[in-house]
Amino acid sequence: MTQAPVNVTVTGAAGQIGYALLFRVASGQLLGPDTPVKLRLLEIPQAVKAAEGTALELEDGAFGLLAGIDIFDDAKQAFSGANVALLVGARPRTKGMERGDLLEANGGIFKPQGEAINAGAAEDVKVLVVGNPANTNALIAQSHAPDVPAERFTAMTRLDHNRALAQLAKKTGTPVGEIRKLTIWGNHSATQYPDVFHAEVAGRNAAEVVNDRTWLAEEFIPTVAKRGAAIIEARGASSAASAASAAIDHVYTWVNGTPEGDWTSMAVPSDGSYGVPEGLISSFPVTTRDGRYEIVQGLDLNEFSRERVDASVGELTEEREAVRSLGLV
Ligand SMILES: NC(=O)c1ccc[n+]([C@@H]2O[C@H](COP(=O)([O-])OP(=O)(O)OC[C@H]3O[C@@H](n4cnc5c(N)ncnc54)[C@H](O)[C@@H]3O)[C@@H](O)[C@H]2O)c1
Ligand SMILES: O=C(O)C[C@H](O)C(=O)O
Repeated sequence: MTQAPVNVTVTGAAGQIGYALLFRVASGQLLGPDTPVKLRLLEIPQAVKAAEGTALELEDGAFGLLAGIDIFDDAKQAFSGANVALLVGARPRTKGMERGDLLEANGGIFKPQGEAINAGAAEDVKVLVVGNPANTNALIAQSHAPDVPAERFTAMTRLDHNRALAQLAKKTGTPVGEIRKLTIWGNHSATQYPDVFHAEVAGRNAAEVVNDRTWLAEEFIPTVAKRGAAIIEARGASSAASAASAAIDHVYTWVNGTPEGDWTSMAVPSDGSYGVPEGLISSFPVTTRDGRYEIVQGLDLNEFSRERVDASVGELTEEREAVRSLGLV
């Protein structure tokens, strides 16, 4: 080990994503092969025993980078000293639940977690919210952490980004590694907009390579945007390993940087770029370097794109109004 361990707090540690995620964090894939990690797991009291079982398995992995595991059912303790906070645990939508009920139930989770991050996380804390509705849950947590710079609160659209990469690779017969500058705009929901107009496939403009607006509008966009629902339909449970993989990608890229000539997608607090109202946690194209990200500036949005970005941002605005009216932000 070459440096002091980094504290990684993971909520919902006993859930499906937690199970796929923790082993990859312990093996060094979240932060890199030279960075030891200490895991701080947060669960609800009823699930602490299951988290303890996962901890036994993590121990059995004999990971050279894993410097310790602590398990909590108290947010203040779990986030104390956190350098990286992965907020995975959330209240799923159940039968008969309206969107407002879901937002309210999640407010009960993300408000105290935001307060706990504010109270005790490390100065350099980086927060990724995975639990749905991820963008608005991130907004709730962020608004209860006034002492933490707002830009440290992000939500995950990397899974959507990866899904879009895979679909475009399949359509164009190109390896994923040859595709650059793809963007997910807006909300991690069915309104999200996967944008290929600035993307490159083996150095050529992706929209020109595809040259098929009908495919874009009627196949590509809905396939990416509704992939989460397709997986729930097929597996009987929401995506877990691919979501964990995307969470690893999100933090790894944030910490270690985007490759030259490429960018990624992250949902981050808007600074007003591209007409997205300030403060909304919306997905943008971003570059990262030295642990910081910047929204890519100056992209021209054609009418096709503008309409779709506006629709998804409109949904985020409505979600913000809903949580405002519930007193959650
Ligand atoms: N952003 C994305 O791309 C994306 C992708 C897939 C899933 N998700 C979302 O991620 C979340 C987790 O998915 P999962 O499949 O792991 O769910 P899961 O139900 O298997 O696990 C969730 C875990 O969170 C725990 N939990 C609930 N409230 C908690 C709290 N207050 N503190 C700590 N832990 C708490 C539960 O006990 C459970 O163990 C869901 O909201 C899901 O919709 C997001
Ligand atoms: O859990 C869900 O509702 C779907 C999930 O966000 C996904 O994109 O796979």
